[in-house]
Amino acid sequence: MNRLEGKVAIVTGAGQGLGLAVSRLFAEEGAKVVGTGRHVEKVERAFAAVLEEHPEFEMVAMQHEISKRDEWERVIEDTVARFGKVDILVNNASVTSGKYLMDIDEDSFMNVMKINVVGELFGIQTIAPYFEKNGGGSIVNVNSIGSMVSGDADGWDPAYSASKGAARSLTRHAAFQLSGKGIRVNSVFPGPIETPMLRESLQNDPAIAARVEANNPLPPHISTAEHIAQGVLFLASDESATMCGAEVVIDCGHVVI
Ligand SMILES: NC(=O)C1=CN([C@@H]2O[C@H](COP(=O)(O)OP(=O)(O)OC[C@H]3O[C@@H](n4cnc5c(N)ncnc54)[C@H](O)[C@@H]3O)[C@@H](O)[C@H]2O)C=CC1
Ligand SMILES: C[C@H](CCC(=O)O)[C@H]1CC[C@H]2[C@@H]3[C@H](O)C[C@@H]4CC(=O)CC[C@]4(C)[C@H]3C[C@H](O)[C@]12C
Repeated sequence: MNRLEGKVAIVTGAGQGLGLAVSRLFAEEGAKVVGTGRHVEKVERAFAAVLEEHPEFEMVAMQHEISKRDEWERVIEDTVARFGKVDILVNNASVTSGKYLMDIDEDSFMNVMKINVVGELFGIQTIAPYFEKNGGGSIVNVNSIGSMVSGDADGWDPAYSASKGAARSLTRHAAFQLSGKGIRVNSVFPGPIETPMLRESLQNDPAIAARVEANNPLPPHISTAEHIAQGVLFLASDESATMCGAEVVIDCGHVVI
């Protein structure tokens, strides 16, 4: 409890999945949370459900297309206007192309790169001056084991794989460049995260369940969003004060095979 007391955090892609789990955990730990998304109503609905259960949490939703620089400027200005400062940025939002290597076209490939890499770059570039003024800050980028290994790990998606590889290098670059300003940049690398669709396919198809067990040897074989959120919390908090460019893999053993 209170591991983020007094901190203000921005979490992108907060309307569902991991972004929502991170926002909820951060609020539980005492942070004021700005959750952003390109469909702001989705974030508002998700946050309203959490706030109904926990009216003491401080969580607000903001409209945000991460691939547009001016939207980053607005979100950060509005966060500072609302809460007085920003201490933490979680770059969580990302997309996939759903296309295979020999089928993908330039537009689909570039769309994934624009959101997953350029969106993250804009976030880092826009927040760094605020963090510097504030005496430091923590950026946590959500990567994927898809940048380390392929196949099921990157969903057989070359654009997703390449974008997460680029984001991995960008994170290390930014970690080094910003370290002198007291700004920490680190990443989590989740393996498969339990979603209703994945859970359903595991229940309905024993062959897929066997494949998941073999690919991810440590039970329960698939992490929940809450498991991954714990890694994000650690990197966001002062508990990881001397970590810089770290790559925290949370994958039930997928990449050690
Ligand atoms: N689901 C999984 O098994 C894994 C997910 N990850 C990573 O975890 C992170 C979260 O994943 P999930 O929760 O599964 O994703 P999700 O697809 O459930 O949620 C992503 C959110 O980001 C938002 N978003 C997408 N593009 C946006 C844009 N241009 N501007 C603003 N918001 C945008 C979406 O609207 C959505 O709410 C991603 O970075 C993903 O690559 C990594 C490994 C495994
Ligand atoms: C696309 C997911 C990972 C990419 C990421 O978001 O970083 C994949 C992670 C787990 C995969 C599923 C899992 O391996 C079980 C099935 C195996 C198959 O036979 C293909 C379908 C799966 C449901 C598979 C689908 C995706 O590759 C993942 C969700």
